[in-house]
Amino acid sequence: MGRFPKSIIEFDRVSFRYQSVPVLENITLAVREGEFLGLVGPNGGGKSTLLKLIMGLISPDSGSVRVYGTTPKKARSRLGYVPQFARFPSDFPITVEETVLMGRLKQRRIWQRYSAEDKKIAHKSLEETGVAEFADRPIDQLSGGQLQRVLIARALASEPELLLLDEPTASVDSHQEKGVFDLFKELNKRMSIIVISHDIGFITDYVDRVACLNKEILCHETHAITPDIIDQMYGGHVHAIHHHSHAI
Ligand SMILES: Nc1ncnc2c1ncn2[C@@H]1O[C@H](COP(=O)(O)OP(=O)(O)OP(=O)(O)O)[C@@H](O)[C@H]1O
Repeated sequence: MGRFPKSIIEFDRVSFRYQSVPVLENITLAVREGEFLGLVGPNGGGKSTLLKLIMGLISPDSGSVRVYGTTPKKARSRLGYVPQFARFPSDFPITVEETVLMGRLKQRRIWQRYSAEDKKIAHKSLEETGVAEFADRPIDQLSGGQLQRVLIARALASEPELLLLDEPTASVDSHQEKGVFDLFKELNKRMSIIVISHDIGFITDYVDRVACLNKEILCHETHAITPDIIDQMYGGHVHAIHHHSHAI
């Protein structure tokens, strides 16, 4: 525990439903400062919904969510979010640089121009994600992998303390996936990270802990994950796993 002294996210018995459909039930979870957490689970298991609760875009029906010791809305400026690739309209008629500068918007009024400092930070983010050479290119002329890196750069430009990523490698091949997770590992030296992934075998090489969501939540320290656990997570039998780490 010493490595992660304080909790930056605390879910206390959180339940959430869309209309009458229960999506999350009785979720208790603490994410520690500096942690790299992987979120896995079957389609529709509630992973994106959990991220929306962290960002304060939706509120729990019961239970509470605290982020950096306050409400998710008040903490939102400390978070960087990378949406699922498919959900980003890639035919926006804007350049890579303009896309990344959008990450600076929270620091200014809507009518203010971007400052030299904003541009410097945007370029630094593009360099860090390895796509600076495309700065002037319209974003609809990028490959899926390049666009994904631009969206990560946009999140970094807001200088987040916690980075939330919704399936960041869904549209890239396995070689590119490794490159992107190597980047996350580097970023994790200075920020906490929560990443949704379908590839549990792959992410266990990178994350500190895996949380499996299937309405309910089960967490596993990475070193404790066995092939049996993976089977159970993906066989839909997660309710049958008995272990200690429900609330951490
Ligand atoms: N705005 C909405 N209105 C109604 N139901 C919704 C809405 N958004 C999501 N849902 C439903 O809530 C459930 C959980 O969705 P969520 O997107 O959190 O799952 P997920 O684990 O991220 O899934 P995937 O792996 O497929 O992305 C799904 O059954 C989904 O259909």
